Amino acid sequence: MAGVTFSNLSKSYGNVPVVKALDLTLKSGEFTVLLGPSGCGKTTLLRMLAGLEEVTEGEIAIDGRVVTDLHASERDIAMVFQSYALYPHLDVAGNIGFPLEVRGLPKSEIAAKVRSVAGMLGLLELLTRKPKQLSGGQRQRVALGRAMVRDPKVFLFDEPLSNLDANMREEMRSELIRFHRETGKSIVYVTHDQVEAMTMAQRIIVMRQGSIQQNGTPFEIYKQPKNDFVAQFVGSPGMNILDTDFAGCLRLGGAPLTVPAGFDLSGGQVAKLGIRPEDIRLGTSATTEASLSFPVRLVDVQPLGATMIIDLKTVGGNLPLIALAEWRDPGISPNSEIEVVVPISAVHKFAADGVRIC
Ligand SMILES: Nc1ncnc2c1ncn2[C@@H]1O[C@H](COP(=O)(O)OP(=O)(O)OP(=O)(O)O)[C@@H](O)[C@H]1O
Repeated sequence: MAGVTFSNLSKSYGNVPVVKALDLTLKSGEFTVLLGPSGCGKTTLLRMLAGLEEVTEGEIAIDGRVVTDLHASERDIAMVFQSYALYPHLDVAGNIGFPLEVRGLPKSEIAAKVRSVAGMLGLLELLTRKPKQLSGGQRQRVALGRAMVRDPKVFLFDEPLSNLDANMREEMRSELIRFHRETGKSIVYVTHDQVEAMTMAQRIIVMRQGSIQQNGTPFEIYKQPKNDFVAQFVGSPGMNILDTDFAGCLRLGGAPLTVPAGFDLSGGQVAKLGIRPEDIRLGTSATTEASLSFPVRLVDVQPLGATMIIDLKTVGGNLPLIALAEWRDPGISPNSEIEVVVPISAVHKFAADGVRIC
C-alpha cells in the first residue's frame, strides 16, 4: 500500500510562497487530514500531490516512487472535489463507470464493478438517475464511487462535504470512516473544519501560512497542542489563551494570580496560559486537585442544547474567557462576579512566541 513523502516541497505563485519547504511523510493506509484556515495552502498541497499543480521546488514520492514530474493520470490516485464534478449527461452508472470506460474495460466487467461500488455506497436504486435528480449527499456518493471504482493507491479529498447540510455531513463522515476501515486505503483529506478532522482522522497535519504547525494524532493535537495557534484552532470553542506577566508574582492581564504549590512557571518563561473551555469550573466547588482560581464577571450565556457557552471576563485584567458547561441555570446574573477553578493539570503553558512549554 502507498505512503506519501513530500521532501523540501515548495510552491510559489509569482513570488508569493504558499507552501514553504515542507517535509512530511504520510503512512501507508492512514487517514490523514490536512487542517488549517482558509488560504494556508492545503488545497495547493493536495493538488501538487494529485499532479494538478506544478511544484516550484522539492519532491513528491508515492510508495517510494518519485512522481513529481509525472502526469496526474500516471500517479494512480483519485481525487474527490467539493464540487462533485459529475458529468450531467451521464446517469449514476455512467458517472461511476466513466474511468473504466476510458480505460477501455469490457462492458460486462464495468457493469459488475459499478454494481459492486454502488452497493457499498447505497446507490443501487439510483443507477439510472441523472445528477440533477440527486440530492447533494447522493451526488457526493457518486463522486466517491467514481473514485473508488478505479481502486487507486491513494484517495484525495478536497473539502468534499462542505456543500452538504449538517445532517448529511454527519452521515457522510460515518460513511467515509467505514469506507476507510473496509478498504484500508491511504486517504489525504483537506478541510478547514476541525470537527471533520477530529472525527475522521488518524493523523492530523495542522497548517498555517504554508507551513506545518503540528503533525499528530487527534488526541495529541487536542491534548498537547504544540503552540497557541493549534490550541486555538482546534476545539469548539477553541482554547482560551490568557496573557500573563511577572511582577513579583504571576499576573493575569495585570491582576495578581496566586498559583498553588506544584505549578511550575518554568523560570518565568510562561507568557500565556491556555485553558480549554470545558476545563473551567464555575464557583469554588470542592476539588481535591491543585487548581488555579481567580475571579471573573459573567458577560453572557449562550445555550447550545446539551451544553452552554459562558462568556466571562477576568476581574482586574478584563481578559475574555469562554467556559463550556452542561446547560443549566448558571445561578448568577450578567455582571456579577464568580470564582472560576481550573485544575493545574488542565492548564497549558506557552512562551511569548507561542511555543508550548511542557
Ligand atoms: N492559481 C493561483 N494563483 C495565485 N494564487 C493562488 C492560486 N491558487 C491559490 N493561490 C493562493 O495560494 C494560497 C493558498 O491557497 P489554497 O487554496 O491552497 O489554500 P487553502 O488552505 O486550501 O484554502 P481554502 O480552505 O480556502 O480552500 C492562497 O493565498 C491563495 O489565494
